[in-house]
Amino acid sequence: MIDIETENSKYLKEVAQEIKDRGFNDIQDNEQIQRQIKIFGKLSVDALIAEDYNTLINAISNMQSNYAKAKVCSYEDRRKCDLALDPEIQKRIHHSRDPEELAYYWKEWYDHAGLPAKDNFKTYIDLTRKAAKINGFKSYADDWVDEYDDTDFESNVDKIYNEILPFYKELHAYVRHRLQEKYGADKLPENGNIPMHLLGNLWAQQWNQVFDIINPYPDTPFIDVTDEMVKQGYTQEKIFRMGDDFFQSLNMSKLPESFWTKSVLKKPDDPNRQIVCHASAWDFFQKDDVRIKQCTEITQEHLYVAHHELGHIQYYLQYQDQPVAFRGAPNPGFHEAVGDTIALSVSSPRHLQKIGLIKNGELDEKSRINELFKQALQKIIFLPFSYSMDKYRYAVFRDEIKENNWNCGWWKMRSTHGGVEPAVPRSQKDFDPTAKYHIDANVEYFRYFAAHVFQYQFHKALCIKAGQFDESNPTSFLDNCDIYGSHEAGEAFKEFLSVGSSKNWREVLEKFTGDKEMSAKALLNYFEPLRKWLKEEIKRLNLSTGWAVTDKCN
Ligand SMILES: C=C(C[SeH])C(=O)N1CCC[C@H]1C(=O)O
Ligand SMILES: [Zn+2]
Repeated sequence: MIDIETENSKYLKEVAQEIKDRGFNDIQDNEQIQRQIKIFGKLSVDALIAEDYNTLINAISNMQSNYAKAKVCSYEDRRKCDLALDPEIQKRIHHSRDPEELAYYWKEWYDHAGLPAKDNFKTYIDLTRKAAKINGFKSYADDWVDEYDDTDFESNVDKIYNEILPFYKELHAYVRHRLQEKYGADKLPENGNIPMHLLGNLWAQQWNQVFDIINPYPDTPFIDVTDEMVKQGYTQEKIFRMGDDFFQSLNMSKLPESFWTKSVLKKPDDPNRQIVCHASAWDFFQKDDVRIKQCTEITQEHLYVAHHELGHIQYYLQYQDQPVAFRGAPNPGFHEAVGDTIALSVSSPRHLQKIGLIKNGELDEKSRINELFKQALQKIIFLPFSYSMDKYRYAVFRDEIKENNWNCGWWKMRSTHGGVEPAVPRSQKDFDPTAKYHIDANVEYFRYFAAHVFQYQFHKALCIKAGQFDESNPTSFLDNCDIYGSHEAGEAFKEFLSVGSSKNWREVLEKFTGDKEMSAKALLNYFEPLRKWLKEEIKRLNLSTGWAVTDKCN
């Protein structure tokens, strides 16, 4: 894989050099040619000399390999030391309600997946810094910002973060209160950070796995279709066939036959074949050669992850007839939002009833609050997490967080922006950022922040097209809209996706949604009923919101 990457990098350098030598950058009279030249002319880390490029790719590969191979010992039986992240550790973190066991697995994972990658991370920082300078960027952070084609990108992200922060703080206060009731105030002091091992996710990026112990109306049934999926004999293939069927119902592209033979849709049984289980979608830049790698489990969560990945695949198929330079998204957030947008319909009670996973697809006042709360534990909670991920990396790339503060700087960022803290005390001798896949794999993360905002703009536009939402009607709700079968919605989505990166992202966004910018308005409107309920609850329970910066790292 590294040889291919090195060869590809050499080719890209030659193309960029030829563009320069032939003066193509001076072509001003053709906007489409100019766009393609800009795209091909941008090298990023490919600008490094072959030796440095190889060293960098090896460092990233070593970090990913450490992540993929990290194993821990069982909490119950310390002689059994073959527990992998997927599925063993994830299952315990999702389902255990024993704080000691949760803290054990949290520490084991961070110790095994984090610190061993530190030296490679240092190499990665040094060489991406070197590449940025060759390309004329002040830092590698500015190379990443450049991908958004938005001179105000960082301030726009800050603005949206601050716009949703009051809602997040209310959610955080309520969750902290409910966890205090469950685990005791000694585990969750008033006005304190939430210890992240109690939130059902190793990185506390989404808290929906603990919905069962913190939901607003415990006596009102809530939707978790995992058991029903298992009962109905769901397989990995069935999950992806359903996603394929959803896109075809919109009159969008059917998955090519090669997808089914070339994809890896479940974890290989062979213990010697240790793959990176983190879900990914692949475009081979041929005709119809698109694939997914996912260690799919038969769970509700993986049903939605599968739709997320199929969103990438659909985008690849929609723009595959564009010139190579335009076979991409004009804004990285778009690519991450396609599948999530479809998953908003798939996860609606109306759709889950349609596919026979639940009996009652209608929402009453309490079940609406329960469902919105569960979704907010995924989508609102995710925003400060994703914001912290790249605010941290920007600061490291810009040498604003110095190497001797890389670890506690990470925990200060996570606490400041999200009010979460490590399960156990950490120090500068630990190294925790590389316990998160995207930091090992050099995957920029503001794309997911943007996607969590764009998907509500997309969902609203598609639901209007499908005749399922009327903004002027106060009794029309977006949270039970299901666009399945709407060719009108499909046509609008196809028109938006098929242009690829041939046009400016604002231009295609406005044509699709009427919005000229990434805007949290659609997201906040979607959750308005929950926001109202939460404010009343906080007043009734007399809860204080907010937190001090954690002291759990020195
Ligand atoms: C599902 C993917 C593959 Se593009 C992913 O990495 N996601 C989707 C949500 C955020 C991010 C994560 O898991 O951290
Ligand atoms: Zn994705």
